[in-house]
Amino acid sequence: MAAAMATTMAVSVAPSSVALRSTVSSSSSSSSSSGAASFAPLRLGESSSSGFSSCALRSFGVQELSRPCYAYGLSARGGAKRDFLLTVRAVANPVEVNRGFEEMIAGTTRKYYMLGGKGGVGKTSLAASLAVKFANSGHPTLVVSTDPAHSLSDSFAQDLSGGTIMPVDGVDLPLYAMEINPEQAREEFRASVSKDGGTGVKDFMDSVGLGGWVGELSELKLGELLDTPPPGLDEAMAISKVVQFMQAPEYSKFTRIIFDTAPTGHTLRLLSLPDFLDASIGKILKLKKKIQSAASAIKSVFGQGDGRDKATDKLEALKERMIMVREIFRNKETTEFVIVTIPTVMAISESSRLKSSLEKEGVPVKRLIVNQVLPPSNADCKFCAVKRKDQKRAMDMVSGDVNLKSLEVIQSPLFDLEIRGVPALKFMGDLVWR
Ligand SMILES: Nc1ncnc2c1ncn2[C@@H]1O[C@H](COP(=O)(O)OP(=O)(O)OP(=O)(O)O)[C@@H](O)[C@H]1O
Repeated sequence: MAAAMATTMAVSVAPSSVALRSTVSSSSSSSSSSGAASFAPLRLGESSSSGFSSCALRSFGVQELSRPCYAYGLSARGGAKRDFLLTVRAVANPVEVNRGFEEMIAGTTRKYYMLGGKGGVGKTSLAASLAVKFANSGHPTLVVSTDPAHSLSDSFAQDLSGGTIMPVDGVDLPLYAMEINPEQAREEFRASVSKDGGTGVKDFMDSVGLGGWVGELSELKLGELLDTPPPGLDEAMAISKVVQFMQAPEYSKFTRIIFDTAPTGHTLRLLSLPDFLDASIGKILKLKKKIQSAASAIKSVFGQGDGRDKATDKLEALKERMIMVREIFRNKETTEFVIVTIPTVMAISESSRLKSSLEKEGVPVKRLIVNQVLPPSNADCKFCAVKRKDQKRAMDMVSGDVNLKSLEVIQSPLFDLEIRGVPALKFMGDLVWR
């Protein structure tokens, strides 16, 4: 579309619900993500360029009820003008006050946050909102998606699909994002191994009359591993690629790194993958060493060159990286896995299983985000009343669940519009991460 739509929001807070009402207005040649956002308080009733209301924040217990209600107007650099309308019908009861964000921002040592959970529960929105919040707190932040079905671009309302680290447009924040294509990561590795290693070993083994062995024992096994990878290998490689990037001095500035991971099943398999790979690669390496020692015996007779091949080195390097990823996952000082769920019995049950698996793997978990919670109300429609009861039943499960009850439970409200773009993510982040 030539003319980009500027999405604006109006906040309406009714006794029965807390709702963000969106209006879409004004067009300009700039995309909604092209301008830099700056927030300025506006008195209620004033017309502003765009924004979110601190009244809504207040309704979630962020601000004291005695303070006046402000709307925050957004002015965008780059020519985008956004009109917005703010209406406050009433103020709902505070939901709850969450704690723990101070601890998350403390210190400048690099920390990793992995957000995981069932498909569609809001992992990406919450990962992106956490990234905005960290960046707003002064942390140079990178948010990475390793989910093959990326939605980080949609969440930030900008194209982040380049496979490299990209600055998030429209904000004066130290905020970067990256979508990694896990399949591509595997393909790159596969190509490099077969190019450098496969032929190298084969040529050498051919020259000493053992070419058949190589095909049978070495390349075949490696090919099998890479052609039919165990579930989670792609994502593990993508994560290990990021971890590898992060070792380079130019990336040392990032003090907070957030992973938006693939839905639960994948993430769980990913966690046990380093062990699996360790064993598989170990076997392959053993096999290759056997061949090589047979070859060097022949070499000593025929005086051929060194049998060490680059594929073996690459496998060793992959194994090292996987071990490093596993260590990062398990490091209580630097890493936290945040479980995201929604208030349904099915999602809570799955979160409980996820927590149990993470515990078995030694991955630190402190927080459970329950997303899409209906805010409290005195006057519900029948549907809302039934839904709220249903959600309460699921929430009660959390406090009684042996795996989940020790976690800090953070509720994130259900909004009546999609959370897209930095201002919206900031709004969500200010409600959730505090
Ligand atoms: N609290 C919320 N209120 C309203 N809509 C929400 C909320 N959280 C997330 N959404 C919406 O739900 C949809 C799915 O969210 P999101 O992409 O963040 O989930 P996900 O868990 O990352 O999904 P996937 O597993 O497919 O990667 C999006 O349209 C998002 O805007």
